[in-house]
Amino acid sequence: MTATLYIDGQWVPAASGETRTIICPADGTEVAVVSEAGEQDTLNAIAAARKAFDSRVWAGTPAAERGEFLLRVAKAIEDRKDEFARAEALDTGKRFVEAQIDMDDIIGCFKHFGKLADSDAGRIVDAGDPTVISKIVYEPVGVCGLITPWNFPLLQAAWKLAPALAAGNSLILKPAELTPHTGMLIMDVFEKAGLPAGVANLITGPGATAGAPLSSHEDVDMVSFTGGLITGRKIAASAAQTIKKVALELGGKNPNVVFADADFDAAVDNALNAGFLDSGLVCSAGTRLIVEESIKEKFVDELVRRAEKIRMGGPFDENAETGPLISAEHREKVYNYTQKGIDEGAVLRTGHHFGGEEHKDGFFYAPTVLDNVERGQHVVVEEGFGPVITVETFTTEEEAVETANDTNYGLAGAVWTSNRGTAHRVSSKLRHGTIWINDYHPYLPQAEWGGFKQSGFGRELGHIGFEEYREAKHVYENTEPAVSGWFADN
Ligand SMILES: NC(=O)c1ccc[n+]([C@@H]2O[C@H](COP(=O)([O-])OP(=O)(O)OC[C@H]3O[C@@H](n4cnc5c(N)ncnc54)[C@H](O)[C@@H]3O)[C@@H](O)[C@H]2O)c1
Ligand SMILES: C[N+](C)(C)CC=O
Repeated sequence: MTATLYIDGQWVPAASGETRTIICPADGTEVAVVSEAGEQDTLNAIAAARKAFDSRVWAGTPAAERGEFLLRVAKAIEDRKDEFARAEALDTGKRFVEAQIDMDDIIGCFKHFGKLADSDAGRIVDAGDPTVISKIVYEPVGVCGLITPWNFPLLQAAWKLAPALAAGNSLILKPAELTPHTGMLIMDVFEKAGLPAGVANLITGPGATAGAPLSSHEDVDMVSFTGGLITGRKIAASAAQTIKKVALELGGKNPNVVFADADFDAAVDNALNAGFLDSGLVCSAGTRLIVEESIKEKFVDELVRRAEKIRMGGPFDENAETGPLISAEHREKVYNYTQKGIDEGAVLRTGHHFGGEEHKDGFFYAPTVLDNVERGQHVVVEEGFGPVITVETFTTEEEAVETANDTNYGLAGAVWTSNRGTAHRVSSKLRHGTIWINDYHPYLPQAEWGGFKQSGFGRELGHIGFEEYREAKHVYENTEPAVSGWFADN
């Protein structure tokens, strides 16, 4: 019997008995069969998390012990790193080596929040009266619903799981239905590292049925979501009915701004990384290349020459530099998105095909460059979520900033220039949550991550990523109680 839901410390099948076959997007081979949760399973998981939270079994555990638990989790993932990376690579189709790097980032994330867990218990507030003790204490939010996407399955989950547990919450994790495996492995690690039953629960199943109760149910105190804009809107609207805390990490349409005085080779090379790393399936992918007009022809020629050399292949193909898209449906979406751009006048410089004979069993889509696009055009404005770079130009610094900010999103972006004054002036004007200067894609567990505008609200990582999972409570003690005399006693 398939039993991949982890509820109240037990591995159980879906109440309906339904299952889903997970396939590797690189070659269509069957990876595993998992339980397909529905609404009832999620309600069971919420009840278990509620019971665990209300019992204070974890919330009442000293913060230092919660921190030690997270450090044990980090160590356990380190010990099982290749097993985790293999599971992630098979589910997503990404290269094994990329999945290993993701595991390193995940280990770093658990260590970061492990160290933060008991770092700040609260503060004393000056009430202006020495006989009054007024303090701010931090408490866990309660039951947290954590909903994550398929592109970095465990990394996106870790950014939520680690701070939620550090702060003493109980939780239900719902990974994307296509990539459940590392969610299952992390529950196993939690159990072996001593997490009490019911504190962390796992639901493997689709968003509309298994995910929806996490935003609507009154016993869930917070929902933290990473995924697409349209789903994010639905979750925020649903959560509004019970006024629960909401954190949204949504998509991006991220500008990569290159000035003529930038290091040419580094900027071209990193423009490839920005747009094509992990097949462009990165929320912060630099899909909008905005390059100074005077170097545009040379820059784009070199970008295209390099893009055409990128080798696509499966997780364990040692020659491969990038993998497939997640599914046939997603590839069709990316194809149609790009085709619409071409139909609207974009010039296809390379890509927009499914690779060669050796790629026919997977969902590959070649790195694509669209030249001569215009602001406001669909491929410039909407997130395609695939390896598609569009090219725009500017002639003045002001125009570069205006172009880079001309998007409803505000997740990340980069500035390439050898003039540090230009770099910092421009970065101060960009309305995006992360700005890289002469680099693209570094992420640090110590640094907050999140979006401006329609890329969402709330922050993950850093200190604020911990605060998201805590409530501040003011405790005011009058050490010399006395009659106030406000209301007359006659
Ligand atoms: N900002 C970030 O840090 C970040 C990181 C990774 C991915 N993303 C974004 O994620 C998107 C790609 O991921 P995706 O296609 O998996 O996104 P998606 O929105 O389709 O799905 C994300 C998750 O939400 C669930 N879901 C769907 N409908 C739901 C509902 N009504 N209620 C509850 N849960 C529901 C899905 O099952 C999945 O687990 C892109 O837009 C990408 O930019 C953002
Ligand atoms: C934030 N990051 C890059 C880990 C994943 C975005 O899709």
